[in-house]
Amino acid sequence: MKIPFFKYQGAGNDFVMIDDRSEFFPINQKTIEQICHRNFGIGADGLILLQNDQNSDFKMLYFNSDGRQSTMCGNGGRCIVRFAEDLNLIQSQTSFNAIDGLHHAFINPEEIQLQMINVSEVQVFSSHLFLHTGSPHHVEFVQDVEQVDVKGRGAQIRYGSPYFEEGSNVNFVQVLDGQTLKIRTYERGVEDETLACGTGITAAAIAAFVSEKIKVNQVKVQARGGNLQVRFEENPSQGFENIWLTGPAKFVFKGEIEIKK
Ligand SMILES: N[C@@H](CCC[C@H](N)C(=O)O)C(=O)O
Repeated sequence: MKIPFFKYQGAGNDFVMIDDRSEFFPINQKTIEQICHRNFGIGADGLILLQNDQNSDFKMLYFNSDGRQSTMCGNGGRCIVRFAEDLNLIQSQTSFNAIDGLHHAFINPEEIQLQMINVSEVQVFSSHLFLHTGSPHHVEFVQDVEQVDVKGRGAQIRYGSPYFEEGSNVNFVQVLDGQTLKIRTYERGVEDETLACGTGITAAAIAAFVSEKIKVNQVKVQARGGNLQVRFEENPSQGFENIWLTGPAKFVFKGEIEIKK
């Protein structure tokens, strides 16, 4: 079976996009893992299906490169908005449904601004913070992110207590100045460091604010694959709302891949 695909990247977090409005795509863990494989397939951190939705412009179904469907992907969310624009489904703004609910987004040629879900709870521990920004994130502040063995330590934390099999994404974050962070992320489901993780970048900005490492609610975050910005509002009784993730999302190439059904 031949599957037409489009490849997009958001700050180096890369995705295979499939226009699945006709729901032709055979959802199967092995098939998705093979498509995402960097030697035996197209190569990507994840695969995203764009499907029709009754209540919004489209629906996003996200799968990690291990072939399993997972929770929200912030960079994937920004990339699917660019994909929908390229398909002429939307113009300068949109609303779409993902696994964590409705997302709004604004589009310009350089950047996509994506609204993330509200964050009602941030757990603070002596060595790290833990919060859900659509996906689960463990956030540790370090002196120098370049010195961290992200794959080794990330895997240890991701598979260790209290996360175990379900896992968490793991972020190592350095504070550069009063409004800028530098981040490296180990992503569950990719089981490696990725060049950027949108929900992780969002989590890092909020964690830095909660732990008073930064005092502003507009944060610049430098990832290995590019720079993003996060802004949010604190609601003392409800946590954080009006959370927006902004950064680049670009088409890379398109093609057709042959898979065995
Ligand atoms: N790359 C993503 C996060 C994707 C989901 C994550 N790997 C998980 O399974 O929790 C992002 O940009 O947010």
